[in-house]
Amino acid sequence: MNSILVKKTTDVLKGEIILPGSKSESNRALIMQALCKQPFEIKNLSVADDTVTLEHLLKTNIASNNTEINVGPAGTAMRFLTAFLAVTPGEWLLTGTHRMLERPIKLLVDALRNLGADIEYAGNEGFPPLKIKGKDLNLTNKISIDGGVSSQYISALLMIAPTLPNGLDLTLDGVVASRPYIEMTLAMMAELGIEHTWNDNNISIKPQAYKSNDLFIEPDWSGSSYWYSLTALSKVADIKLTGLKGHSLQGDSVIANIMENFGVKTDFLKDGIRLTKVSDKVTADFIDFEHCPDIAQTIAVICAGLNHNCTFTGLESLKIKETDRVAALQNELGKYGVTITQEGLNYHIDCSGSSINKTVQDTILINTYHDHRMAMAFAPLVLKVNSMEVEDPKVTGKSYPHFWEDLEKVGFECTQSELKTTN
Ligand SMILES: O=C(O)C1=C[C@@H](OP(=O)(O)O)[C@@H](O)[C@H](O)C1
Ligand SMILES: C=C(OP(=O)(O)O)C(=O)O
Repeated sequence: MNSILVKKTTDVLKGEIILPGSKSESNRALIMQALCKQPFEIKNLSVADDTVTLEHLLKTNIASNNTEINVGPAGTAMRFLTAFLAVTPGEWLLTGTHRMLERPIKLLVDALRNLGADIEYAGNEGFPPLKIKGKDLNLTNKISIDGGVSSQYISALLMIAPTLPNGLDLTLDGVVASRPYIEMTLAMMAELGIEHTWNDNNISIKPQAYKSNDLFIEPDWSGSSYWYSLTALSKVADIKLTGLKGHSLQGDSVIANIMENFGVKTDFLKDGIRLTKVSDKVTADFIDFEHCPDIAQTIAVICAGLNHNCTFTGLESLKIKETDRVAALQNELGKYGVTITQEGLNYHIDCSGSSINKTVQDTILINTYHDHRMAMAFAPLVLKVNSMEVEDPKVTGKSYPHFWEDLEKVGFECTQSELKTTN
């Protein structure tokens, strides 16, 4: 196993960073491109592994009728392709990494079966791999789905909705988690001419053809969170992130507001944003991540780095992502004496026993659990502990392949080697 030793060389961070395109926007664009009868261009498509995989699967494997479709660790690819293949003639086996086979998919399979899909479980009931026979879905157009588990199931259904013989009349039961991702799906469909209505908990889409229109993918706001963290944990920082805009389809753009409470100012420029460190004072005591789950790890580590006790909520979906992210955070922050304790739906981050900022630290190994966000959320903490060894640096490729090179650009030393430290 490889690791990367990260060392701080300066307390002053200055630089200009070009983030990859959003993998969420990219993976939607690719599915919609495959559903559209006329060609169009996707500009600034993400270089994320999950996007490269999905593009390859759509344009090579599926186009040439290879039956085994392996999405690797890409959750959006697994969920979006389940719906896409259910309406694509052919017999498919849809599978992924070991972890993917532990990530639930029953709610989406049930919804598609209710529409008339032919999907069987090839392994454990409720989980991939899936055997899918693509066909016309014409049993009904009226279904419901629990909105509280993963918005990816809902986005998957919405994207195929205009191609169904009778469209889709979808009721979202209960709370709707990760709502901005559903809005992103509908907004991108609208860019391709698809109309919808969304009243209370009902989304309705009539049968219609996707119209060709070139799509531009915005840089990744989730990836920006690591730069917000570096800014918050530095003594002095002035970082430009090229291409990001205030009005974004990405819900994780809320990071700009959240980080005002951690002393980071965002200036919206013509061609990007500029982050500066303006204060050492932290004013956030309670943060809800229900609609922005992917930035929870980043902000948990920021709290640890700033020795700030805080309560998080809205973390339910973290347990079924690349790893159980709550458990992973508890383990890794625990190495620095920071605890996370659960009380109902709230999670208290307690830094009272923290060793960060208090003692000269030995290099600690951060385990990453096949989760890109564990690696990237912890790396900025090196500003407070001087050096850190991060397991499996390539893991960042899932959304941000050039993350370590970008860190080097602003003055960190990153050295890859065989894993050295043991905790
Ligand atoms: O639709 C998307 O692109 C995503 C939706 C979210 O998942 P959930 O809806 O499962 O929370 C998010 O965590 C994931 O990284 C990307
Ligand atoms: C949860 C994530 O991705 P996915 O669900 O698509 O694997 C993520 O990128 O944080």
